[in-house]
Formats: sequence, C-alpha cells, structure tokens
Amino acid sequence: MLNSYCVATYRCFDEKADFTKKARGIAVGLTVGSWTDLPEAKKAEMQRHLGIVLDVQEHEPASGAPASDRYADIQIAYPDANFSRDIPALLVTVFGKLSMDGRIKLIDLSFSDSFLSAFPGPKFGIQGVRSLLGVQDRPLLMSIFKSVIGHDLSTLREQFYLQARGGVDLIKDDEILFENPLTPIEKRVEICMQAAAQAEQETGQKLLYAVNLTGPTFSLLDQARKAIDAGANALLFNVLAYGFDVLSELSRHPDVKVPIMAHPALAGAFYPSPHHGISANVLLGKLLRLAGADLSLFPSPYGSVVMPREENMAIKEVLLTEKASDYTVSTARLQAAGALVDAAEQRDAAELKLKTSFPVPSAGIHPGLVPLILRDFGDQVVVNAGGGIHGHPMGTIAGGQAFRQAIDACLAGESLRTYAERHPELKAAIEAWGIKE
Ligand SMILES: CSCCC(=O)C(=O)COP(=O)(O)O
Repeated sequence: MLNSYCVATYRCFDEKADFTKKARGIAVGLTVGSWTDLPEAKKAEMQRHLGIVLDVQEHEPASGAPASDRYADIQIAYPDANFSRDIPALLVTVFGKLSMDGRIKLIDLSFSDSFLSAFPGPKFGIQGVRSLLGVQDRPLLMSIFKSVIGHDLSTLREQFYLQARGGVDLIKDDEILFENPLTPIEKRVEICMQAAAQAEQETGQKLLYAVNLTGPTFSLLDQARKAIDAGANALLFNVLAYGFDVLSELSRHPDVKVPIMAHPALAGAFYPSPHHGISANVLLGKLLRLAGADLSLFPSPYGSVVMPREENMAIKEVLLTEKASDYTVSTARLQAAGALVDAAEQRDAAELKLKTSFPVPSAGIHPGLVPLILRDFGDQVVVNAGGGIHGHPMGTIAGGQAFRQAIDACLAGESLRTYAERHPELKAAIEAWGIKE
C-alpha cells in the first residue's frame, strides 16, 4: 500500500558509534518496533508503517579536536500512516523518547503535502499585517511595554500613548504580564485602544496592540474572545509554555480574527545546545509558521540576549520562503530510498501554501543596530525594542522617533551619523548606545 512521509534530520554525536546502524535502529525503533524478527507475511503488512533511512553523513573530528566531536547527520522518513495530522503526534513520533537518548538534536523537519495541508498556517501573514497597518514600503517598528507589573490602568494608558506617539506600528505587552486585578485583559485592551485612537488622530498612523493571552489552556479561547470583543487587534502568545498545538487551534479558530505574535519564552530550554534539543529554525521558524504565528520573536545576533547569526538567518529563511521544497521532501528522493510513495499525497508542489510570517529579531535592540538588522533581514522584518525605546535620553516618544529615523536613514541609503545631524532624537540615541556596523 502506498504512503506519504515526513522527514526528520538529526545531528547525532558519538565517539565510536556505527551511525548507519544507529540510523536503522531509529527508523525501526520509532515506527514498527522490530523488523528482522518479523515473519515475511507480517513484514508485508507492516511495510507501510516502517521508517526509512534516507541519508547518513558522517563527520570525523577536525585534527586536534576531541573524539567527542564526531557526529553524523541522519535523515529518517516517517510514514504519515503512523501519526495523526497534528504537531504533537509528529513531534512525539520523531523526537519523543529519542530526545532523551544520548547526544542527539533535531535539526530539521520536512513534511508531506498531505501533512502540510492539514495546517492553514498564519491567518494574516506578513501581507495581512501590513494591510491592517496600511504600511507596505518599509520595515515595521514595534515597541514593548516595560515596567507593567504592579501598575494600574492609567499608568499603562500613559505608557501606551507615549509609545504610540513615537511612531511605532505595533505595541506588545510584556510577556510576563498575566491576568491580574490591576489591569485585567478587557480593561487593558479598552484603555490601550483608546490611547491608540488618540495617537492615531495626532499622527495619522494605525497601530496593532498585541495583548498577552494568558491563563489555563482551556480558558484561552474565551480570553481571546473577551480581548477581541473589547477591541484587541492582535494577540501575544507564549507558545512554548503551552505547546504548538494550542497555537494551532487558536490561530485556525474563526473567532480569532486578529494576528498572533509568538513570544519565544522558554525557547532557551530547547535550541542553544549543539548536542540536544530542537534547532531554532524548526522551533521558532517552521513549527511556528505551520501552527499559525503571524509574527515570530527571537533573540537577534546583535543585542543583549544573542543567537548566532546563521541561526537567525535560518529562521528568517523558513519564515519567508515561498518555495514548497523548503518544507517538503521530494517524491523521487523517497522512492530512491525504497519508500512506497503515494505521489498524490506526497506531491512535489512548487509553491508553499502557507502565508509568510514576520521575523522579529529582538532583545537589547537600539537604533544603532538598525543598519545591521536591515542588512540581514531586508524590508520584511519588524524592528522591536523595549529598553531601546523607553530608555531613550529624551524619553519614550523620542525613543520611537529615533528608531523611525534610523529606518528612514537606511532606506534613503544614508549613514546614521549624517542623518543624525538633522535629527536630534537619533543623535541622542547614538550618543547613548553607539552604532554597530
Ligand atoms: C528574547 S526575544 C524577546 C524580546 C522581549 O520580549 C523583550 O522584552 C526585549 O526587551 P528589550 O528591552 O531587551 O528590548
């Protein structure tokens, strides 16, 4: 019987393992359990459930490096017949027990067309977010609420207004602001949207406010409805504390009519080790886009909490790509490895049906980093800052303005330093934080 397959790529470290044997062990162990001991008749029956080794690339340690650096990149194809069309089932299949079995990291995932088509992906995507804001021709700017715990609604309103007046396109809640008696979600949305309307009258600029959707899982949809009914036009969600499936269910729900911004809280427990966990491009890229995040936040290579640049570029690539081949594995490749492929289910489509998601490199961002951000990410990026806006020597409004000026300077092809001669807010920001080139 024919089949379709999702493919996991692992980096596996071992000083002396037979990696080909290890790969076969994974392919059989995580699918049918045992193979060589099965009678022939049973093998025929189980064939469509059997994992297949697609590739094993061994890498010996460089000269002078310790033997423990020896590793192999192993690719295994898993039959879709073994799991339901949801992210928990896929993750438990390909990296459930295996994630605890030695020095092994999940470094990539590809999907069959059949699996992919179970996911609508981002409801808005980059184009949808841009249309809501009416901004098509430049990178977006986001500001983060800071010092929100223990403050009341009027303080929050004031903080929101100052951020909005600085010319930011989006404002997000701090991820540590939960449901609380001082600033409950509907009240928070109400006063912040009033401040947004006031600022819009003065600046002519639209704004999205991503309110933090928190609480027990089963009450999240009601919380989202409450926030949206109160006027929320975006949601912030701490995806990894809940799981990808919770995002997936929320984002596809018809009542959730606003973009969802995924916060990376807890991601450091998964991606930074070279030997364990899930790589950043899978965790904060492919899986978030599949689960429906319209925007994905992650640490940048330039600021305070850093992620290596190549990992940032890999996340960007998978959030922005429109090529189906970046998310799928080719039918021919599977067939060459002996897989019994159903070409209609696997399908080699040219274009990915998922909308693109905005990359949001974050943490410790100040105006002097804007040239680097735009060099690496181009126009399809959200420049995001908390301290880099509120900590501006001339205040929060000037903080937003300095960022907008830095973006304008880059788009005009002018250096920040010369642009700053005519823009005091940018000048003050550069004096405070410098420029990184
Ligand atoms: C680690 S990525 C998330 C960034 C974030 O949520 C944040 O609050 C960053 O604030 P900052 O003052 O460093 O811009």
